[in-house]
Amino acid sequence: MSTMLEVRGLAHRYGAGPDAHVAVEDLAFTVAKDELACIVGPSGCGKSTLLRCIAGLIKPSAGEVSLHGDRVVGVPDDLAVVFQDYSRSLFPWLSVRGNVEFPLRTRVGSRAERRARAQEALGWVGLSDAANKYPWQLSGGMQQRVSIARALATRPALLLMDEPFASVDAQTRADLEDLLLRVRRDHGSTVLLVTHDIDESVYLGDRVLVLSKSPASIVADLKVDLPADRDQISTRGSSTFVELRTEIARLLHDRQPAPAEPAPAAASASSSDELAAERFLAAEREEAHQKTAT
Ligand SMILES: Nc1ncnc2c1ncn2[C@@H]1O[C@H](COP(=O)(O)OP(=O)(O)OP(=O)(O)O)[C@@H](O)[C@H]1O
Repeated sequence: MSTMLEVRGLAHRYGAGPDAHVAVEDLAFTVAKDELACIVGPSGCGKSTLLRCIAGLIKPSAGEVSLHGDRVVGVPDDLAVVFQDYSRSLFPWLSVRGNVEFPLRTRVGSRAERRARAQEALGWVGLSDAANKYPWQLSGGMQQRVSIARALATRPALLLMDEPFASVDAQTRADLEDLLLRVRRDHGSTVLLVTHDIDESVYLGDRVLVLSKSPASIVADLKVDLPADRDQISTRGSSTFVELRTEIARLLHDRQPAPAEPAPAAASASSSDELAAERFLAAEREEAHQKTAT
């Protein structure tokens, strides 16, 4: 498989001098064409900074990013980003169709072609009938589907997704995850998705890159050995899924500050590890839940 994205020696520091903050440190990885790679890491570790560097939105302090072999120096034309906050990324004064056509203005000369591409992408996300509505007439999940259609309509070489499903309720989140898997299976796309949610990273990914706490570096690059066809019940219940999410939780937990309380004396080494991993998962879910609630 050919390499779509290559990140080499990437580092980014905000500010200078003694107040400088190193957000990302010496990151290197590749994403192959048609691969879906997930990045998971603790809150504030530098995930969004990494995505902004890849998207050409900020210039890294060191290292470089290449997309299909071309060095990224500004925002590439064939790269699309889906952000968590759909309500701020859609234009409320444009219809759903208008929003999806918007980025095509500079890419596709023919108006008829723009319309056809927008209608096609809306079909992929199940919103063909909502083309004439306005974003504020749609639910949060539907608005995020519009954002995804808008990104896909540009036929990006790379789709970056920054916590794309973190602002919707659990059922909508599961539906959007399945939508992403289906769109990708049917139409092929290369995706790099950042999430806080360990389970989501395993459910969606072909690979999971685990980041350390700030400054972000890669502590593991794990292949997800699950069938391409996944479903919310049986995939999440499979032993491969459970083992991998536990391993990731343990990797993340091992890089947290030492707990204030010692583990119960009666617990064996491995069961206290698992308890710690479970507690970490529960804390992550609680944090994600609070983010959704606010
Ligand atoms: N513009 C900025 N100026 C200074 N520091 C920044 C800036 N943006 C981010 N940071 C700092 O860099 C670190 C990494 O931030 P970043 O948003 O990349 O992390 P994150 O992993 O995406 O966070 P979260 O999981 O909470 O979304 C944080 O400590 C943050 O405070």
